[in-house]
Amino acid sequence: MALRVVSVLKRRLGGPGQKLLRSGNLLSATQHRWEKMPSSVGFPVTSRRSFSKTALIVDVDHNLGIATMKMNNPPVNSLSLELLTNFVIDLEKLENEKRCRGLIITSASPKIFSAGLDITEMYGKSSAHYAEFWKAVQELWLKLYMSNMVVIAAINGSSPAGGCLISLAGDYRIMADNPKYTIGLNETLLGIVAPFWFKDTLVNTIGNRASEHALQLGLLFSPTDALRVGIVDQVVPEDKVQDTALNVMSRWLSIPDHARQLTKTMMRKPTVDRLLKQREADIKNFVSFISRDSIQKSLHMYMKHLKERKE
Ligand SMILES: CCCCCCCCC/C=C/C(=O)SCCNC(=O)CCNC(=O)[C@H](O)C(C)(C)COP(=O)(O)OP(=O)(O)OC[C@H]1O[C@@H](n2cnc3c(N)ncnc32)[C@H](O)[C@@H]1OP(=O)(O)O
Repeated sequence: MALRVVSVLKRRLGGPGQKLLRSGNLLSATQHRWEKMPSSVGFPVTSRRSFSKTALIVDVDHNLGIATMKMNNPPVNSLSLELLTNFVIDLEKLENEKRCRGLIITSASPKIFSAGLDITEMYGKSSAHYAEFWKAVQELWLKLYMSNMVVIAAINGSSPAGGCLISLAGDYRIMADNPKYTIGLNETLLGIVAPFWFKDTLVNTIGNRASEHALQLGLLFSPTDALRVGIVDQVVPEDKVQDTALNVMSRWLSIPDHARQLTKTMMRKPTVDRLLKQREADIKNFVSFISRDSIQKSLHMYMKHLKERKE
């Protein structure tokens, strides 16, 4: 064990770290803490790393083993093809950071967690574009839903449709207590249909009857109603969302990773396998559905309605 610690430390620490290693002080301190932790926890190293693209700000605190990902795609954090692609790339990076065990997803924009899929990616484009877009949506859901990390959504604003799906794909949801914010799968309001794996994710969270009700009516819940129905797990004052997420995270991270991860897989794999078995068919379905004249018209009208609301 000690040898493993030394070799990993040597790889990770530069000159000063090597000196400390030779002196033996760091090794004994590290060994001490290491031995007190479950094997999967790793050892604490005080370092912070950020990687940010324009639309995502990711901050990794190696000391806590927690990454925070802020969606930063103004004005409403709509999930464009580019954002979805970067989201998947960053998730993969985080999964590969051995010391990163928890992920908090939140928004850099005040009032909006995410407006869901970017509607402009779904009309007036080619079939090839729709297919590429849908594949990216699938990929993000697959990666998030089966993440090895503990994923907590710190929902600091409205979260319709695809925004709600991102939250539902996590392990725990905390929403800001502001009655102006809403969350839900509102696809029917746009004249479109939530695909079966959006539906499955909701059913796994709030049960069949409540999902049927919410999906048919395209319900957007206030935080209080979302808590009542179980779409979110906790509603807290707006300025407490991030602190609460960190507190909840520490509780989840106190569970040995391997046991928690196997349990998560056991619960979620059947749902994920359903999509994996028919991934291509699901893409074809989406492309043919979204390309219909009637659906294109509905989406166009919906965007027009969004713009006119402001005037
Ligand atoms: C068989 C199976 C087959 C499968 C069938 C297909 C399944 C598809 C599943 C779809 C999933 C989805 O997520 S569909 C997306 C659903 N999303 C929504 O309904 C949210 C719509 N947006 C809103 O309600 C609001 O914008 C909200 C997020 C609350 C923020 O309100 P605000 O007043 O703060 O801001 P607004 O003024 O409305 O918006 C600011 C600008 O952002 C734009 N905007 C807002 N939402 C947008 C969006 N999702 N995509 C693009 N652009 C958006 C507005 O048009 C404005 O543009 P300018 O006027 O130019 O500034």
